[in-house]
Amino acid sequence: MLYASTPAHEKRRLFRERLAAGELLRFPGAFNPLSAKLIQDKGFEGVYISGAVISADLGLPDIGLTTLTEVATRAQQIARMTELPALVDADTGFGEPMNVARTVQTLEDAGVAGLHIEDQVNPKRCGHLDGKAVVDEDTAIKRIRAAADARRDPNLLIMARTDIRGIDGLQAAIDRSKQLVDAGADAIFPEAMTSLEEFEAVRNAVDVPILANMTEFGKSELFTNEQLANVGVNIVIYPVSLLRLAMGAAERGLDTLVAGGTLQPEVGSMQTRARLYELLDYEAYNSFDSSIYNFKVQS
Ligand SMILES: C[C@](O)(C(=O)O)[C@H](CC(=O)O)C(=O)O
Ligand SMILES: [Mg+2]
Repeated sequence: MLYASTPAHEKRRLFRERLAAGELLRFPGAFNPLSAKLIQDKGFEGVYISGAVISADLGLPDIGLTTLTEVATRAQQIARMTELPALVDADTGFGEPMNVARTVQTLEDAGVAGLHIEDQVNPKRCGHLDGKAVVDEDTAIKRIRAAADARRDPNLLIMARTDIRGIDGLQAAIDRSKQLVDAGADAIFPEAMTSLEEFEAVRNAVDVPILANMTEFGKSELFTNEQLANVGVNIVIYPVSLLRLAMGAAERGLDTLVAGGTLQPEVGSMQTRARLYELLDYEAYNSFDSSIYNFKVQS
C-alpha cells in the first residue's frame, strides 16, 4: 500500500549483491509507476527508467529536451512504487561535469539504485540511430569521474554508456569502456552492439558488469535471456517495450472505436477493474478506514 517499503539504500545494497552473484538481471522499462508495480508482480529483478520513454510520454523526441528536474521527478515517482532497484537513464548528464555531479546527487535523492551517463554530444539521439557523434575521450572521462565522486551512497551504481561503437567500431568501444572503468564506472553499457560476439568482446575487456539493450527496431537482434547470460551479460533492459506494447494496444482500441462506435470487442483484451485494483492493493487501504473497500468488483 502507498509506496514501497524498502529504503533506497537497501535497494542499492541488494542490487549490488545480486549483480555480484552473477545472474542475469532483467529490467523492463516502466513507462509509469503503475507499470513498475506490474514488472515487480511478474517477478523481474529490476525496473528501467528510459529517457526515450520520458520524452515520448511528454510528446517529445529523445534528443535531450527533457530537464534534470523532469527526469528526477519521474524517476522518483517510479522508484518509490517498487521494492525493485530502479536504473535510470541520465542521458549525457545534463551539462558539464559539474552538472553531472549535481545530476547524480539529485537522482540519488530520487531513490534510484543506479543511473547511466553516456558519451554522446548534445543534441543527442537514440543510440540505435545512425549519424550519432560522441565527445572526446577527455570529456567522457571527466563526466564519469564527476559522477563517481558525487555520490554519497557508495552503493549507487554509476554506469557509463558508450555510443562510440556506431561511429568508430567495436575496438573503439572496447578501448573507451576500459577508460570509463578506470575513471570510476561501476558498470558499462555498450550501446548498439550488433552481435553476441560483440557483447562477449566487451565482457572480456572489462572487469565490471555489462548491460545489453534489447530495444526493438534497433541495431541489435533481440537475443534471448539465455543467449545473453551465456556471453556474460549481467543486466538486460527492455527500455521502450512496455510503452510500445501499450501504445500498440491503445491504437488498435481507438481504431475499433472509430470503426464500430463501441469498445465492446476490445473489452476482453483490457486489464480488468479487478486486476487493476489488485495491483493498486486497493483493499489494503481498509486498514485506514474499513469503509474504503466495501464493494464487489466484476472481473
Ligand atoms: C535506452 C535508451 O537510451 C532509452 O532512452 O530508453 C534508448 C532506447 C531507444 O530509443 O530505443 C537508446 O538510445 O537506445
Ligand atoms: Mg536514452
